[in-house]
Order: sequence, then C-alpha cells, then structure tokens
Amino acid sequence: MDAYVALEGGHVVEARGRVPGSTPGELVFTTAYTGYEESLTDPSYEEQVLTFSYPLIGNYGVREERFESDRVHPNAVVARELTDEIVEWLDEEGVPAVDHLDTRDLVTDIREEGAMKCGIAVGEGVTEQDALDELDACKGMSEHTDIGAQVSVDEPAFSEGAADGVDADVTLIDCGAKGSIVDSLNARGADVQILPYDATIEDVAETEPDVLFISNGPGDPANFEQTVELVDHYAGELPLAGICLGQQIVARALGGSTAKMDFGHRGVNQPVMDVRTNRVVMTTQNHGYTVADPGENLEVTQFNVNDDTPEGLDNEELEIITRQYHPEANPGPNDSLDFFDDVLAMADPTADPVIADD
Ligand SMILES: NC(=O)CC[C@H](N)C(=O)O
Repeated sequence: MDAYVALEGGHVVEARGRVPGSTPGELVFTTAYTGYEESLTDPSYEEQVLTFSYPLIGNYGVREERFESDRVHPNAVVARELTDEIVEWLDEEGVPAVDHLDTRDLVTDIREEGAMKCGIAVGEGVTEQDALDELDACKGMSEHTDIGAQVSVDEPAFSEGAADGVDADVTLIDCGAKGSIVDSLNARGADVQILPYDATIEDVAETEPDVLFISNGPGDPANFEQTVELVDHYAGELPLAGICLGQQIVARALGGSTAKMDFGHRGVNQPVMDVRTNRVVMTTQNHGYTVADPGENLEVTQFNVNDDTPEGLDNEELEIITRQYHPEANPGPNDSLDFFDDVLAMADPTADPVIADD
C-alpha cells in the first residue's frame, strides 16, 4: 500500500501503508516504549497524529482492559514497525497507519521545528499530492474550538467507589478523561459523578460534591471557557483538583495564563522536582500546552527538571491542588499515585452542600 506523510512546510516522506485512509492532524511524538494501547486510547491525542519514537509497536498484543477510553483518538499512527496485531486493531477502528519510515528523522524534525501540521494519505494508488491536500486542510490545534464536545460524555455518568476507603463524592468534569483517573478515585473508595465538559454551575451543585475534579483533555485550554468559568465560581467554595488540561484550566480561572510549547512533553520518564520535599519523581506526560504564568493565587509546588515548566500548583487556603503530568500513569510509572490520596484528603463528607447561586 502506498503511503505519504506531508509535513508543514511541504516536505513529503514516503512510508509503507498499513491501514488505508487520509487525514490531517498535528504531528507529535511520544518517547514511551510501552503503553501503546493506553496512549492510543487517551482522549488527549484527539486531532493529533501520533508518532512513536520507540521502533517496535504492538509487540505484546492488544488487550481491551488496558484501554483508557472506548476508541482510538489520534487521527493516524506512525511508527518504525507496527505488528500485524496492532494493525488489525487500527484497521477495525478505521485509523490510518504507516510504518517503514525513518522515525528518528521525523522526531528530530519535530524537536527542531516544533509540533507541526501534517497530512497523511494511505492506500493503493495514493499520491504525494493527496497527502499535501490533507496538509492544506489541517487546522492549528487552537482552531479546534469545540474539541471538548468530541471527547466528553454526552450525559452524566456515575462510577461507584470501592466499599472500603474514603467516603467521598467527587464530581469529575470530563474534558476527555482517561479511565484510569476514575479508577484511581474509585479504588480509594470515592464515588465519581462524571459530568460533561460544559456542565453548568447548577449541574455541579446538584451533585453535591466534596471535591470538584477537572480532567485531562485535548487541544488548547483557551477553548474550555465554560470549564474555566466553573472553576472560577467554585474556587474557595469547594476543594478543587486538576490533571493536565485540568491544571491549565484551573490556572486560567485563577488569573494565570497558558501557552503552547514547542514540541511538548510526551513520554513516561519526565523528571519532576517537588520543591517542598526536594525529591524528583518520574512521571507520565502528554501535553503540548503549559501554564506560562500561574498568577498570584497559585504556588508552583513542582516543576519539570528538563525545562522548569510548572508541574504542580497549589493554594492551601482555597484547597486547590493540580498536576500537569499524569499521576494515574497508564502507561508509565506509579510514583505519583499518592496525588489521589492528597485530593481525597481535601474531601470533607460532613460539609454543607454547595449552593449554585452563591
Ligand atoms: N493530557 C492533557 O490533558 C493535555 C492537555 C492539553 N491538551 C495540552 O496538550 O497541553
């Protein structure tokens, strides 16, 4: 099968086609060497084309229990070598895939030029021009203004916590949540009420949560205005937590700002320093935006050792804690799972119910 990948700037790379189809997308890479099922089902990869820098992907099969959501989210998949088993899965999912290209070159390009627009065309008889046409149609990530609707639940959902553990009710705003976030809360005993990304202040009040949790998710945090308003309303009234996009939304709501990074952090060995303990933990990451300025209301408690970007924010008085990385791992190291204990420690089940119009 013929296959072409057209990069922003017009350079076209030839590849071997594994799953037919054509698509635009933002070209990014992950250095994770395991966890391809988790990465491919992570909703934060929506509208992106995911390149694996690790050369062999699919070598331990495909198992549903490792999925983070109910579908593959990247628009297309690029690797040096894809096994037949993973190709079969991507084919069922209708996600174009290519291999047998020099992914070292591709990753070097992304490191030098930044995450970029691309176009992919795969199938019998496709041409370079087909890939260039897809590239032409590619939107910048910030132009996906309604990306929350593509990944969020349509209706509220409920996930019950384990019988033993913390007696807490968490309301999770689903901006494209990974299943492991819900699982990590449930495993500690918390019941999780999942609400759509555009839930209103009243919707949240009705769930009477002990903690309001903002999930990870795809795209530019600037396009999650409703969620920012929600956080703005509930800051100080409810304990707040956030992961990845959740941290970015909390920062924007509390007077901070976010910015696009050059090529982002995607992998499972990102070193993060905690300024209070002076300890470094290895973390899983997948983000292309960062908190540029946390504002006056949030303290940076953790930072990335490679580039100093904020990895943890805190306001003790308002009871807010957030992480830029993924404490729930999946894939990746479990070193920071205790974040969920810290979040649930903020829950006080005996507190008065919240009032929507306060
Ligand atoms: N994993 C995430 O939540 C990613 C957040 C945001 N979409 C970013 O790329 O920075």
